[in-house]
Amino acid sequence: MEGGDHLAHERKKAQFDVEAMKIVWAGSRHAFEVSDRISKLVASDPAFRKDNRPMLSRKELFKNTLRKAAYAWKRIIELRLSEEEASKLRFYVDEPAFTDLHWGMFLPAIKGQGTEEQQQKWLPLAYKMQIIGCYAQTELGHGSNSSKWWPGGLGKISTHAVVYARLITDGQDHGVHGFIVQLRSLDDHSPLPGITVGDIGMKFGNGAYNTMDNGVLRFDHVRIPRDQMLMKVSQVSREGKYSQSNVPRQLVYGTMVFVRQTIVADASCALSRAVCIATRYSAVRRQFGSQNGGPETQVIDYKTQQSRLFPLLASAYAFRFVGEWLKWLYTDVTQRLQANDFSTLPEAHACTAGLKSLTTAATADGIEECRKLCGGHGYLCSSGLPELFAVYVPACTYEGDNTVLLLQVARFLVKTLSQLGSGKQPVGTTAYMGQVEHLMQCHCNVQKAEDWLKPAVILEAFEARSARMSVACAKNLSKFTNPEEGFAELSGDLVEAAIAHCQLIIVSKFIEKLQQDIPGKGVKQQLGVLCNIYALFLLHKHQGDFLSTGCITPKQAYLANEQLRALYSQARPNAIALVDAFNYTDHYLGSILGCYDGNVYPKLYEAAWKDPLNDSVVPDGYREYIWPMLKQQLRTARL
Ligand SMILES: CCCCCCCCCCC/C=C/C(=O)SCCNC(=O)CCNC(=O)[C@H](O)C(C)(C)COP(=O)(O)OP(=O)(O)OC[C@H]1O[C@@H](n2cnc3c(N)ncnc32)[C@H](O)[C@@H]1OP(=O)(O)O
Ligand SMILES: Cc1cc2nc3c(=O)[nH]c(=O)nc-3n(C[C@H](O)[C@H](O)[C@H](O)COP(=O)(O)OP(=O)(O)OC[C@H]3O[C@@H](n4cnc5c(N)ncnc54)[C@H](O)[C@@H]3O)c2cc1C
Repeated sequence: MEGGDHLAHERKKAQFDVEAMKIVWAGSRHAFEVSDRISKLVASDPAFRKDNRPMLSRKELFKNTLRKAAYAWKRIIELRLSEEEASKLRFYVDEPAFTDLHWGMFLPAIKGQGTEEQQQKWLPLAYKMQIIGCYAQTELGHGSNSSKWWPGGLGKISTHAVVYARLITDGQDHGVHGFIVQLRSLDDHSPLPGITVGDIGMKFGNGAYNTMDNGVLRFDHVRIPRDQMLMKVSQVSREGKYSQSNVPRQLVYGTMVFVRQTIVADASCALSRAVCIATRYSAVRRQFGSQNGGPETQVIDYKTQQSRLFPLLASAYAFRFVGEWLKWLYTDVTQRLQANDFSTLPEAHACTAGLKSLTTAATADGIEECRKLCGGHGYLCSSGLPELFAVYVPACTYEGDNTVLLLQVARFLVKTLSQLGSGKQPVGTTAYMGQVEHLMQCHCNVQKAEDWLKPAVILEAFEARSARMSVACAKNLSKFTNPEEGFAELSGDLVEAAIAHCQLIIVSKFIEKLQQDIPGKGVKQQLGVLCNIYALFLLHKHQGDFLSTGCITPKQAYLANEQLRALYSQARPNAIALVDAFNYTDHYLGSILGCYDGNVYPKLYEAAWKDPLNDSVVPDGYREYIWPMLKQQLRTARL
């Protein structure tokens, strides 16, 4: 079959209103319209072409990124795009660049930690891109006193940085503080005196994150004007006297709470993109299994393919909704902070850290699984999956290594449990700990597979598992005379308890989403199927936890798996429509395997001939290396 829509028969099977699902996925009709318009604008502009990225040398790649960033900025000005539209445009350009750190961390750091006066001075310059900034926290070795190493945008482009460094006044060390530092001349871009700055070198994958100039920075007797210390949290007077505002010191790390929240939302984008590619290709690809001379089986009909693919599809939706909720939580905590209410900051920190860890780990693994789900073709750059993986996988490390972040969540959980004794009632995502006595001894009453479809049953099983794992850790910790020693010794168990807690959050937010009014024929029902797949897949994967804590019986674990298989069958006819609801353009997907019309094979064949190796029939190097070898073999054969 040439041309046409090769997936039309799949699209006809959908049992729900895809257009309505697109609105749910986008978050609102307005968000959908903005995304739709801007993604098409980018896709239709040849200046944003990206299919040649894996072929470019680092220098060509980087210059190309600078060209795109400058062109994107020109379009933003010409079209008078709003902040929301401009950020969508950068998103759909789909190329990591210094601008990510400028808009995503430099500006938020000044907004969050600068005084009113500092904001008035620096923000207009940054908003007009008259200065370009980055966020310099991480160091080459540990200790806030060697070289900065890793900051994106630092290596070649940033004129300024928010630098985190120890503040010492009168010989007293006040800990890490943020400072705005000018790095390069605004006239000729040369580093200012005392500053050594450069790129740290090639990173994993061709193209991928190599469009970013992650950098190294050293200072030698560099003077930072006093008023360039970010002074919302603490101040140094003209006389050198140090003082602190009446706000928690942790606000110094506020930018990380903001960015981790955006990383969770971004996880759903990266995972849904990989899932869209793997789902469409799984419907196109046929292998064996034909009966009575009929067409061969679409690989999406194999139960093994479904049991690997559909939990990822469900996870993409789950991360979307938890990301939406996390955005709300962040907005809420920000409003409270402005009113000097700091009570929800620890929870916001724990949620952003834990969910960043969980969603990025699952997304990185999920992209790789999608590559395998596409068989050999998934390994071709034209599948879009190798580059997506290489760009995405550092999310498990940046903004805090995922294990380190889970340990932060574990500390928060242990603290929450320890405060129960003093009568402090936990709220928000730890409210369930308030029923710890019930959760320690409750019995799951699932008797048949369909009982696993009841939200209350699922929630109680996840709450009981999480509470029991945290309580076990707390009990074991209490056996140590030195709490820090205990924490280090039990860190493996603590990480598992933190994972259980974060999975509970994601499951419960998906269930809460389903309690909202969701318009559109069959939309809520499909989301219900996905929610149950997500929860029961986790239960199946972590059944060791659920069984060892006595939350469920082996028979109930068996029934959960039986129900899961039934749910896969329900998801199957809707699979293509569920990925169409992401509304991705072929440009954004950047994948022949995932193209909307499913016309995969002619496109793969055509693309192969565009590879530079196929520019000539006989390759460069043949005369030099191959021809003499062949001649040598001939001579040897004659002997
Ligand atoms: C439009 C948006 C587009 C966005 C695009 C963005 C693209 C992203 C590209 C990638 C950029 C990457 C940037 C980076 O990686 S920046 C560097 C980030 N580094 C880290 O995340 C390091 C991880 N380590 C930590 O977070 C540590 O906690 C920290 C170094 C911050 C402090 O360590 P320290 O040992 O001094 O302190 P503790 O960890 O023991 O914590 C002490 C107490 O403070 C609480 N805490 C910690 N962090 C926070 C926070 N962020 N907010 C609130 N509170 C925090 C912690 O819970 C402890 O509390 P208790 O004393 O009550 O236990
Ligand atoms: C692509 C990319 C972009 C980045 N961009 C920026 C940026 O713009 N600005 C910036 O400042 N930084 C940036 N970073 C740096 C990033 O924030 C750090 O790499 C990250 O926080 C992890 O720190 P680390 O590299 O020192 O890892 P380490 O802390 O050295 O981790 C190494 C191993 O030790 C383990 N480990 C470390 N501490 C503990 C502990 N306490 N308990 C148990 N295990 C532990 C970790 O789990 C990990 O397995 C970027 C990094 C990358 C990869």
